Amino acid sequence: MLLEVRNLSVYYYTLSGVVKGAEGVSFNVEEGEWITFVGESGSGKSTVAHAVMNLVPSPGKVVSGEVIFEGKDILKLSKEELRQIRGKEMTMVFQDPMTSLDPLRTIGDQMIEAMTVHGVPEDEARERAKELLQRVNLPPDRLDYYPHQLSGGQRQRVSIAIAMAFRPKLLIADEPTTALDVIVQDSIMDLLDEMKAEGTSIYFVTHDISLAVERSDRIAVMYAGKLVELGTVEQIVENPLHPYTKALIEAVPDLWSERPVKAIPGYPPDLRNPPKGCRFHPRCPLAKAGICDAEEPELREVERYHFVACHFPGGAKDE
Ligand SMILES: Nc1ncnc2c1ncn2[C@@H]1O[C@H](COP(=O)(O)OP(=O)(O)OP(=O)(O)O)[C@@H](O)[C@H]1O
Repeated sequence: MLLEVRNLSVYYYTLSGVVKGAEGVSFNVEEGEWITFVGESGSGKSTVAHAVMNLVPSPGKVVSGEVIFEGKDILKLSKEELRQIRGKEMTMVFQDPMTSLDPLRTIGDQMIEAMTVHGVPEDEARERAKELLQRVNLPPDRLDYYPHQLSGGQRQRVSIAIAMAFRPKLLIADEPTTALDVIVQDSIMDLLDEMKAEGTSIYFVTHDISLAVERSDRIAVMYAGKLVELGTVEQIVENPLHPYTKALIEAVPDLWSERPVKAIPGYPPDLRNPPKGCRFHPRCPLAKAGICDAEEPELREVERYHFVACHFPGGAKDE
């Protein structure tokens, strides 16, 4: 096992109250797998991804839990130890590469620095930067460009090229294709697939479950700061057990069938004051008074590799 996240909770201490961005989240990432986190905006996907890198932004704080990466708790490492791991063993690409690229420095300078900080001599880093650009289908002369001279898709290729520099064990990609058109989106996904083929585990974050289905091995579904279902793609798509997962799947338009698209009624809760019991109960068609609004369901394994946090998994209400 490459990564083990145990009982992770992250709160944001804002002026208007404590936002429980993630609570009691546990999962593993295996070597060489592609795991995708899905859920509506605000469900805590980015919060967990940032915590795995020990990069939760202020006013956020990890209030409990462990993030064991190759046997070490990332949350307990010193800055220096983290520096050794980040960018080399585990790395992250973001929705907007402008947030990670420096607008005032050339692509080449930034790519080379990403390698020299880990001890690669400058000449070698320059050669490798050219090769890496070619790998992501960009001409080597782009080394002399500034980020604003590239399109959004090209910038994302550059951040993936930087991520590829050391064949990391884990790549966290937080909505890396959301701002891009479908064709460019696909080419970025292909690059992540190539990294996977070379042994990198892909930790992908998206609000679009249809993107998750094609390439992932497993899907993790988040709702209101909680992990509510986790399983293989087949289990999640063929046999979703959480009513929220079902709703997410039914909300995807299907070009080839007459099936109506069903929007999920209601809104995600305010995470300063999440609902008691199951957080989904106010929106759940199966919610049972006295149970779902009272007791919080634990995430439990209902069949091999398939975990769900629901009192009535699969809709067993009428029994
Ligand atoms: N810097 C912050 N300050 C205060 N609250 C935050 C901050 N970042 C996230 N949150 C809150 O934490 C909760 C989880 O947000 P998070 O961004 O992790 O969700 P998400 O599923 O990644 O959504 P999105 O796809 O919109 O990024 C939300 O209620 C959000 O408002």
